[in-house]
Amino acid sequence: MYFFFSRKQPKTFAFDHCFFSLEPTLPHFASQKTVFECLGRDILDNAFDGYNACIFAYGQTGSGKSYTMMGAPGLDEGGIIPRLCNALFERIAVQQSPPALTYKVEVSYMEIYNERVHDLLDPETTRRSLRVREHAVLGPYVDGLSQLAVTSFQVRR
Ligand SMILES: Nc1ncnc2c1ncn2[C@@H]1O[C@H](COP(=O)(O)OP(=O)(O)OP(=O)(O)O)[C@@H](O)[C@H]1O
Repeated sequence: MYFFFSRKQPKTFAFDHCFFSLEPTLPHFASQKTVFECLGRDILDNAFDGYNACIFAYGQTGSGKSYTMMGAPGLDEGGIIPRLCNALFERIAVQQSPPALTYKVEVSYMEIYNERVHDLLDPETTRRSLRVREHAVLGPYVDGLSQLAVTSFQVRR
């Protein structure tokens, strides 16, 4: 993809995927499922292969970061996070039957807003912010962030 800026050299950008999701009736419309199949599946495969995985959503306000990651209520409107959690536990169930491996899944959920860190899984601490510290071996971490063991994915409102 090329962009031309006045009196400057053309800039070239490379994309692995470019999604269009403005008009569902058009043939190249990318649904939440399509986006998950293109981005989420690989993340899961890499995680099961033992790699750390990260999805970084970046864009201007209102551009659809939350919609892409969490989605909206309604059939097939779920975003990458609920689909990834579902796929994770489905895959664990398959691999544990018969039980040859055991898996331990833990979850943390935090928000960084205006340079303040909040634990979204601990309602008591959502009003105060947590400190980011540096561990000599493990590197940066959020002091006091909840890390909860989970055995299934269920959306709770
Ligand atoms: N692909 C999409 N299909 C349908 N609705 C969408 C889509 N992307 C975004 N929206 C809607 O557009 C609005 C803004 O999207 P969203 O809140 O995800 O943006 P954001 O990038 O997270 O914004 P902010 O940075 O302000 O938090 C929401 O109402 C969302 O439901």
